[in-house]
Amino acid sequence: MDSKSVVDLIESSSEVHFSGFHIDGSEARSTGMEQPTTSATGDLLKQPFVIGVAGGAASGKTTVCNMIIQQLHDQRVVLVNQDSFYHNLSAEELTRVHDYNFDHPDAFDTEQLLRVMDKLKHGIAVDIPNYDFKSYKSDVFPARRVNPADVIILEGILVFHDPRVRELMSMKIFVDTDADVRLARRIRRDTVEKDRDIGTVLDQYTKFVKPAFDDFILPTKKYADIIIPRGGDNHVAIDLIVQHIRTKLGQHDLCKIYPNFYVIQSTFQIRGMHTLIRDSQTTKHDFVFYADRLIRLVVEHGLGHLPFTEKQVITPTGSVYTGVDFCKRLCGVSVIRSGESMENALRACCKGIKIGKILIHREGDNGQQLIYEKLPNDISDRHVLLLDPILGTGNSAVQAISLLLRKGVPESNIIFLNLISAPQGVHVVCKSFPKVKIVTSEIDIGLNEDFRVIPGMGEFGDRYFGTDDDDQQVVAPTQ
Ligand SMILES: Nc1ncnc2c1ncn2[C@@H]1O[C@H](COP(=O)(O)OP(=O)(O)O)[C@@H](O)[C@H]1O
Ligand SMILES: Nc1ccn([C@@H]2O[C@H](COP(=O)(O)O)[C@@H](O)[C@H]2O)c(=O)n1
Ligand SMILES: [Mg+2]
Repeated sequence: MDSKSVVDLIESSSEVHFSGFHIDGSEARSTGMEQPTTSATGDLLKQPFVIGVAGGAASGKTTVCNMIIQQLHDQRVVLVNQDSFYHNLSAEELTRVHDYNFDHPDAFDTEQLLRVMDKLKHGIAVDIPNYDFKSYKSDVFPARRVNPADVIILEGILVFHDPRVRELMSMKIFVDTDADVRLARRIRRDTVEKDRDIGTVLDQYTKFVKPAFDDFILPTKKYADIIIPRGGDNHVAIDLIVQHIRTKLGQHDLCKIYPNFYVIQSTFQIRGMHTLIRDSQTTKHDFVFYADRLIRLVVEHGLGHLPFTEKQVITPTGSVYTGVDFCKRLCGVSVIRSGESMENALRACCKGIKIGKILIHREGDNGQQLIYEKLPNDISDRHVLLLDPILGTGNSAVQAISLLLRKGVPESNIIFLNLISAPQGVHVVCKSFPKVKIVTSEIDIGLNEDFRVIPGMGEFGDRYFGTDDDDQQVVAPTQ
């Protein structure tokens, strides 16, 4: 195959069939063995990104995988090694181990590998054998528990050989290292780590390793989306791959459908804060603390969508710094009552910002009624940050945005900020007002029969302002 540049190859791999995740804060996948996902919807929506990494023995596959995992530190990533699926040798084979071809596709239990990958893809934790290169056995060490993750990296000399295994992969990487470098590394590794003598290593190389590379491994290079020359030394290629994976992970299908819908980049900090505010056992104090942190992030992200003008300043060193000037004609509008929880974060970011209010009365699901509004007179000249922590059915948001439009605010001047969005609400708002921008921190699974967001976080206003029943109860000490 002609060697393509990494950038070309990344472009050509853009058809990856990734349906996106980070769509909700729920732990939709199990952490226990054989426990399927908690909901079929979650299972459909969350497909892990599977990366295959092939290449000759000692080409640097494991090194490249570790570098990718390290750089993707804010994602849940697991590594599955094809080595773990080596067949156990019979007693007869063990006596003549030097005649055994460990580089032939038949040396691997590919059926077991497929079963394991299928479980991981469906959110089921698995125990993977820990292969021992010294004893040639996979039952010497305890198995390794591998939990489902956002990214699964499957690494091994022949992971592109079987079409069924290739089919699982969203991205295929071939680590391409010169044969002499591979041989030199192999000699060092096998003598130091596997206690083998150099003569045995060279015999195995000539008899099995080199022919199998030519016959089985090299022919699979054509399936690769990306070829990395020089393995772990190729930092540029690894950076580009990590960037590509990040883009794919952050892209929920809804973001692809609606270009004005933005989900802030998920990190473990953000997931941790969501875990706390969604936990029904979290105290009011902690709920407010972590909700405030998340709100601040969403507000900062939302402000990033405002227009700006270029501005030059002179620094104390007398140099010119070319920067930007903030957009000044802003207004916050909170949907009473829970939207008021977002006002402090907005005030902290935008000194002296005017804040208007809208009160919408909800009767059942569809009977939405606007019953109060207090907005600045010149609101039509301002960019509006509409505040409501939960986007559920979208009915309140539609009422609020319609009012702003009636007041003369251009649709493209409205940015709707919330903490969690249900897909139903996103569809309703984005279809009705395609120029309104929505910024959220997580997308939830959907709505239940009572039109409440699931998994959600309960009544946000009650939890934030401490008016939920549990916190109201004062228990008198018993005598
Ligand atoms: N870029 C590199 N420079 C020097 N040594 C390397 C490099 N990449 C890998 N190695 C070493 O070569 C050996 C094989 O690398 P590894 O990543 O385990 O390859 P593979 O998984 O393809 O067999 C290891 O001992 C590793 O430390
Ligand atoms: N008992 C074994 C099993 C495998 N090998 C060699 O390992 C190589 C594959 O591992 P990489 O980490 O290099 O991908 C392969 O070339 C096998 O010959 C072995 O020596 N002993
Ligand atoms: Mg390896």
